[in-house]
Amino acid sequence: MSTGAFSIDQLMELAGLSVSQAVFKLHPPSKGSRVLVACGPGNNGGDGLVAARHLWHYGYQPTIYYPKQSKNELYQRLKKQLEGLTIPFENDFGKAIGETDHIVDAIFGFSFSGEVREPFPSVIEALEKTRIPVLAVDAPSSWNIETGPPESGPGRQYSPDALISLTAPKPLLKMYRGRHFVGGRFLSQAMAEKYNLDIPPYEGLDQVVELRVEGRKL
Ligand SMILES: NC(=O)C1=CN([C@@H]2O[C@H](COP(=O)(O)OP(=O)(O)OC[C@H]3O[C@@H](n4cnc5c(N)ncnc54)[C@H](OP(=O)(O)O)[C@@H]3O)[C@@H](O)[C@H]2O)[C@@H](O)CC1
Repeated sequence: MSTGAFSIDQLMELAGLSVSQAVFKLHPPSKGSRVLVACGPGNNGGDGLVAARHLWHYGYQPTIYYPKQSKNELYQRLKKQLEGLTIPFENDFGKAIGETDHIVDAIFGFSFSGEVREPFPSVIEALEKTRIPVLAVDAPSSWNIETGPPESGPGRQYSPDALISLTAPKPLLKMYRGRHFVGGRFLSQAMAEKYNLDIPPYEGLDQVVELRVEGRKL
């Protein structure tokens, strides 16, 4: 979907802000402030980098796992901002997951396809097994954006506790059973009409809204 007049860095900033607000609604810092943000090589990972910065300003202690770093200038700038805040980068996912209260899965979004390639299979398996609450950004990583969880391999039993759909929900939502937020407050009425999207009822200054359908949270 075209996102109109926004540049990718503007969209990523809005996406990351929305992700950080969803974390706040799920898990305020008083319930444990350590957040592990797992970032992939594309724009989904970029959303995670932005979210980590906002989380730090909201009073969290983020740690970044970012094993396949983009050389793109936008990501380098995001990384530099995090380093400026002395936010740690951890290369050992197994260690990092043992030292956190909450996880943000910003590994893969709508451009993921095929079977999970290195270095991510063990990361997806760890997300599958962990009891620490996970919020997935735009899609549970390893899920096909249209059809949902893979039939075999890493991710077949992965079901994060919460999902935030950016701009609008993706088809995989039909297969998802957890708490569901939408972060798309930047979407204009004209854009919503063009793509036949419903704008959900955002409250106050919120960038995100939790959606419930037929008595259950979708
Ligand atoms: N446009 C919008 O409206 C907005 C988009 N936004 C965000 O962007 C996200 C989409 O970003 P995206 O297109 O960069 O792709 P993304 O899902 O991050 O993954 C691409 C990377 O994954 C890799 N990869 C793929 N398959 C793999 C595999 N099997 N195993 C291993 N690696 C695999 C692939 O690697 P490569 O094939 O290059 O080796 C590539 O580097 C979207 O979901 C949302 O979060 C928001 O920021 C703002 C609004």
